[in-house]
Amino acid sequence: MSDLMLELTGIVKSYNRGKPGQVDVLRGADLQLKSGEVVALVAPSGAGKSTLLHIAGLLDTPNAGTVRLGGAELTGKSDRSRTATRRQDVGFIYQFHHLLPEFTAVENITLPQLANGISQRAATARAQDLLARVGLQDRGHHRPAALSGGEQQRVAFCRALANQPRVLLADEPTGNLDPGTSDQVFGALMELVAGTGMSALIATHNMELAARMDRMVRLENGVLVTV
Ligand SMILES: Nc1ncnc2c1ncn2[C@@H]1O[C@H](COP(=O)(O)OP(=O)(O)OP(=O)(O)O)[C@@H](O)[C@H]1O
Repeated sequence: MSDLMLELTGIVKSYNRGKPGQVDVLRGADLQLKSGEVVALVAPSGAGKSTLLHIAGLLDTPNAGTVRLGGAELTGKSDRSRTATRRQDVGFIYQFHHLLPEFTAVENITLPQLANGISQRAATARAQDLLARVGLQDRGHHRPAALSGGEQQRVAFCRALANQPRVLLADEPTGNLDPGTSDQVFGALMELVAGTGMSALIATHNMELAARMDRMVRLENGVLVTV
């Protein structure tokens, strides 16, 4: 069996924007992520990194090319099947936490597990365990508004990992934080991912953070090149 967890082959994506016409964002992008590999995605602003992450995470479909997750080809599958795979196998982290404001930290991490059929008791235990791993064991009962930016983002990491996805996709996960907090919060993310066997593709503008990952790829003129 192949040890490739995520495989993007020949991904093409264009947007038709009326005037001034079509924008070819991805022009045959290839990427292979092995199990357990943490890869930095670097790109100038507007190069198409969010587009690439959305396609890799089955939130968007390419005009051409294939997406394989754990060896299974997903490009031609129904929306329903892609949604089921995404819920089970993919975790997302964005620049902004997107936590639900009316729910506590524990509840925010519990909800996606309940949606996947996990019992309340097991989901709560897992939420508390994840929070302890990012140093927030005493903050579980707080709502997002009562947490600092760095704490909110650490809760968002726990939520993304709640269902033990096989692939983690992150779009500037520390982009909203000041440099010191960013460094610390990124360390918490790396500790959460370490040893899980999960593969991660993490977009960042921060070259120091990129250098802490297993390797780096750059999105340039619609294709991915190894740095
Ligand atoms: N739905 C859309 N319709 C038309 N154009 C789009 C659409 N989504 C993205 N684009 C264009 O595609 C290009 C790539 O966008 P994308 O958001 O993927 O870039 P990015 O690298 O993530 O940028 P940033 O770092 O600034 O977030 C941009 O020129 C953007 O304007």
